[in-house]
Amino acid sequence: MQQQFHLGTLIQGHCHEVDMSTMETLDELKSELGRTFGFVDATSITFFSPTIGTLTSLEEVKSCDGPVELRGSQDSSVRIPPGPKTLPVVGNHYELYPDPLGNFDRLFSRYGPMIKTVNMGTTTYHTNDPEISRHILLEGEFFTKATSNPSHPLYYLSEQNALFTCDTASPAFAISHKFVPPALSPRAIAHHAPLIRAAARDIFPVLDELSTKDLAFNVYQYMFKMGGQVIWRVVAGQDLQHFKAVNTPPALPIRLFGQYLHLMKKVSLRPAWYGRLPFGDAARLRAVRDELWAEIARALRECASPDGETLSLSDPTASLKATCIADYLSLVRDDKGQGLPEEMLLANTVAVLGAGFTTSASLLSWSLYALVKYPGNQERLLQELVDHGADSEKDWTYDQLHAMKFLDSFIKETQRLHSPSFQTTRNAKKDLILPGGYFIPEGSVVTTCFPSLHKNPAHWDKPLKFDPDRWLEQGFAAQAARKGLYTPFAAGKRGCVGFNLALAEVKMVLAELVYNYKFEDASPEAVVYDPEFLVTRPLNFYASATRRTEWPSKRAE
Ligand code: HEM
Repeated sequence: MQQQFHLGTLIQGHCHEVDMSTMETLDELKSELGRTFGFVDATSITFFSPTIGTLTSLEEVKSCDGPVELRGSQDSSVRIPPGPKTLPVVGNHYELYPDPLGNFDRLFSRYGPMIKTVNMGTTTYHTNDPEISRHILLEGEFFTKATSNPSHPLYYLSEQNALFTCDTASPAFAISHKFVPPALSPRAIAHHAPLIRAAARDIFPVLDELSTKDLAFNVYQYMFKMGGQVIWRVVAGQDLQHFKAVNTPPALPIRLFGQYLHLMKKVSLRPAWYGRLPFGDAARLRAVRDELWAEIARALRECASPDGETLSLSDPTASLKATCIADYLSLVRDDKGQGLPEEMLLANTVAVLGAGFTTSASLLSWSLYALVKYPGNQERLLQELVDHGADSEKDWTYDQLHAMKFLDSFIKETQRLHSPSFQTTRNAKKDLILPGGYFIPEGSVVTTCFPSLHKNPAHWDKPLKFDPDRWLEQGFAAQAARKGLYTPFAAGKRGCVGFNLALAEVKMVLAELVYNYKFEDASPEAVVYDPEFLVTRPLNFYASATRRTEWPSKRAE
């Protein structure tokens, strides 16, 4: 007894017959059809007949005369996600730029939680829906990360030897993923906390000078140097001396990283032919890449101790014997005596450095922004620091930093409302159907738009209000992560491996800065962000810092 199923009139060519005599329950039928048609969540399938309407039982489906339509929602047929009309050549470029953050919010509110855009010939599907996002970020049968696909936004960074830039299918992924995360474990980062603290304090003389001269500073420029200072100490064990003077420029490798990420984003936002030009931005991108690699190779030679005693991957305390992360990565061996091959050691060091400082610099900048723009938060944070024993001698440890609940909630809320990570993209491994009945063709690039997800009005109470207290509620953070509603570090197998360092860094820097200085907004105009950078960073946010001479009293416990 055969029954014919199809995806409705909007998606042609997807039609299959199923032998219904073997089906005993509706769930069994849904699983079978889910596999055949590519529904990522087979339980969401509903059955529809044009003559009868919605079919709700196995008997109704079996006894239906004509072909049965499969839907991903009660109300509508499976469809390609909607989106704005395209113009010749530029597509939707002017619907998206120069304010992609605002425009994505606008497009989601107009077209729904899954939309399709075409930018300069590149088609991308985007979502702000937590359930859809959870499926996208889940590496497996339906989605993967493939930077080698020319439509992937990281295509111009694609390097198949390292995390972040490689395809999950690349042989380097498994090897890198075996060695790199242990280098960034909580234990390893706790061990490196003194390096983070030292880097955080390096900025004090510069802030003192600015304060004495009554000068404001461009926050991102200084946090860019701070991010570089921290990452270089922790990963390469060296002091880049970014704060020797008020106007010390960032060191060469940090400048190269900045240029590399800026050029890659610029090239990726233009038509494909632009990236193949033998001159201009595309050529500069390749030249900067080579210079950057050479700089990191030099730093690796200086910091790693190739003749040092090898470290065992299975020893959880091994990272405590390393002077820095690159030292650990060069010395660590698995139980077969294998370590990271040389080219992967270099490429992963580049990846960890690159992924680790522009993101953190941006989060630090937005944290200072939240401190000065949202009244009361700076005072609350200072009080918490004092209550936890802050004084001018205090050497914060990893555990002490994480014990401060308001600091933690404040950073979570900053990442919610001002997420540095913007568009994390995955590739569809086959034709598939997402919850809500959205059809995604094989090979498509699909993006979770974190800033819109984190403010989705269907899921957040007062989404535009900066409210750290929402995170103080017991279980709230875990629930938001489980639902896929809050993923500033992405999630799944390709999620961020450096979040322990990122959070320790931001907490340490804020604890040091807020205890010692009072910050005030000095932006001459409304703050705007950079739409042509890999992460969302403020461009014209200025602040002033004044040395504190008085502190609140410690509150009774
Ligand atoms: C606030 C700071 C940070 C944010 C918001 C952030 C966010 C992210 C996101 C969203 C991803 C997924 C990217 C994708 O799927 O395309 C990612 C991946 C990654 N992050 Fe971070 N990150 C931060 C800090 C760091 C730090 C400090 C490090 C290292 C020291 C780091 C190392 C990495 C690496 C190596 C990957 C690639 C993992 C893989 O390929 O499987 N990140 N990060």
